Amino acid sequence: MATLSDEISQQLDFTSCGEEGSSSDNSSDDCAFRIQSPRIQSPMIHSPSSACRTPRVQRHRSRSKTLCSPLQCTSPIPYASWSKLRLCDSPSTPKSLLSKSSQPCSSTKISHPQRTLRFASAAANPVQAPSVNVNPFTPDTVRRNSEQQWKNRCRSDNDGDYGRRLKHSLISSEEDDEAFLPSKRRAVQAFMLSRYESEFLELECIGVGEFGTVYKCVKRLDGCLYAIKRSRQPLAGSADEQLALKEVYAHAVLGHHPHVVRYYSAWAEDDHMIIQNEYCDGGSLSDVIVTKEVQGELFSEAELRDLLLQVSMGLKYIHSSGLVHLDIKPSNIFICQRPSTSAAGEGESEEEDERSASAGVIYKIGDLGHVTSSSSPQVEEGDSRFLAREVLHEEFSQLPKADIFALGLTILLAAGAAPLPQNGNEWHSLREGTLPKLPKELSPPFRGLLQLLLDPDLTKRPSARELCKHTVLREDRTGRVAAELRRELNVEKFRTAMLEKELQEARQAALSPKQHLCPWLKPAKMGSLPRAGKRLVGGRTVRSMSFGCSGYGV
Ligand SMILES: Nc1ncnc2c1ncn2[C@@H]1O[C@H](COP(=O)(O)OP(=O)(O)OP(=O)(O)O)[C@@H](O)[C@H]1O
Ligand SMILES: [Mg+2]
Repeated sequence: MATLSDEISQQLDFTSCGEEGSSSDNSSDDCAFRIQSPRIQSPMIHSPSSACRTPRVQRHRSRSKTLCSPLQCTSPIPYASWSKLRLCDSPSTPKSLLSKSSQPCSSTKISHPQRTLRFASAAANPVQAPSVNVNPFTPDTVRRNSEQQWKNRCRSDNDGDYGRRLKHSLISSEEDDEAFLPSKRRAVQAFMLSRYESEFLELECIGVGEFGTVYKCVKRLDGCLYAIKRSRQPLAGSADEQLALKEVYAHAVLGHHPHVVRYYSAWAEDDHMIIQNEYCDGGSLSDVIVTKEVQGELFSEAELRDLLLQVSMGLKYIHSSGLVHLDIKPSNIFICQRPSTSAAGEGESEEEDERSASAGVIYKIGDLGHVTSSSSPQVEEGDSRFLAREVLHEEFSQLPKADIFALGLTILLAAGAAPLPQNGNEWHSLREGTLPKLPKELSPPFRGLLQLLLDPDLTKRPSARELCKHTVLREDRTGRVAAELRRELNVEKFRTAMLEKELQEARQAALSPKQHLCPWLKPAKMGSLPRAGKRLVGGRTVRSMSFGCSGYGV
């Protein structure tokens, strides 16, 4: 039986075209990196019919209109062009070299002398994707979900050519059931696939946005889930190019925070931007709002306060980094159902970490496509439903307050407000400080706080930092901490009572042998006699006790 590596070497024709260090001849076709574009073979990626869980067709904004600061209209982005980004593909690994293979042969040149791989016959020997490793540290539930999804997909793909091929390449029939077992961990193989296909196994499409389509994928190497966002339009020269770059730059600058969706990598492929982000298993806040509406449920006020506090923490981090988000809305707030390990140790303070870890749900700000610098802003008009009036009037001196305004509207939507207007009288009335009708009254302090977030006078809107400390939001937490402390106190009281009882029993047991000499002492209960080796106060075992009747001076 041919081994996997035999199969690979049959498919690839390695042609040396220059030793390392020797000069390259880029004009030679023999030196070109030849491959049939894997995208052509992958209907899963390109097919317009690919079923997505949350297709969203409504468009509420124009991506093309750019509002420039009166102060600065030049791009702050050093490589604000797609072609340049391609050259600066990061990280520069053999994988990024592979991703370039997806370009048409004629336009692809190798700029460095290197051994060239030539794909012998793509049609006759279809490209096989490498297997998926199983991460032994992945929680079982995550693993089982992925496993089930993968098996389902294999079944549904079964009729298609791609499905058959991929199924064979990833999980051969006899291995089908064991493919995810840790004992079957597989080595990584460098195939002539796009970086996306060689590094990730696509599980499902989880969202379609204005800018791109998002897929839930498992990374073949580490076996973990990621959300991979792929721009919808070819980017070169398009308005989306700037957005894609902005998102990548913002993520890279922001680093890690428990309340900001974590970024892992980004690269260019087939003239599309691909961004690898943390996968949030609870979907977006927008999805949850819709689900609750359908089920006739509402967020409780405590949950709304928690939501506001958590997003404020994320915003505080973004704002303190000198950036503004400018697209805060429910579909850009993501949910992790479990306390993620990434949350631990990354907060700005122990207090925040402690809070994140104790919460059942973690809210994270994502979709950084509109992020800009607060000091020299380049403002892309965001979703008009969430747009603060001052931004419309190109007043950019306090842009963080525009995020606060959008956050206020986001919380009101979560509280059950009707869908927001895109324009018209209602739009203006919201910007004049009139709160929309809510299905359930909020407490006056919380309602008052939301009113402040929407204040037409932006100086009256609290900053994210102030929100994080606000008593209305912190009192829930204080209440929880007090309840927790009360519970601990009760446990300690109970323990002390038990220990006192044991001590009492031990004393009586020590006295009991001499009881016949001291008839006036109360007889010890039989059941309470300490057994040999029974632990007493201080963790010591029962020893011979020297006090007896004589000890009392008898
Ligand atoms: N990290 C993630 N984890 C889980 N789901 C995600 C993630 N990122 C995106 N999604 C899903 O994909 C959808 C679109 O994602 P995103 O907002 O990043 O794209 P977009 O094209 O910028 O959308 P829009 O223009 O509508 O804001 C989200 O609403 C959500 O359902
Ligand atoms: Mg979005």
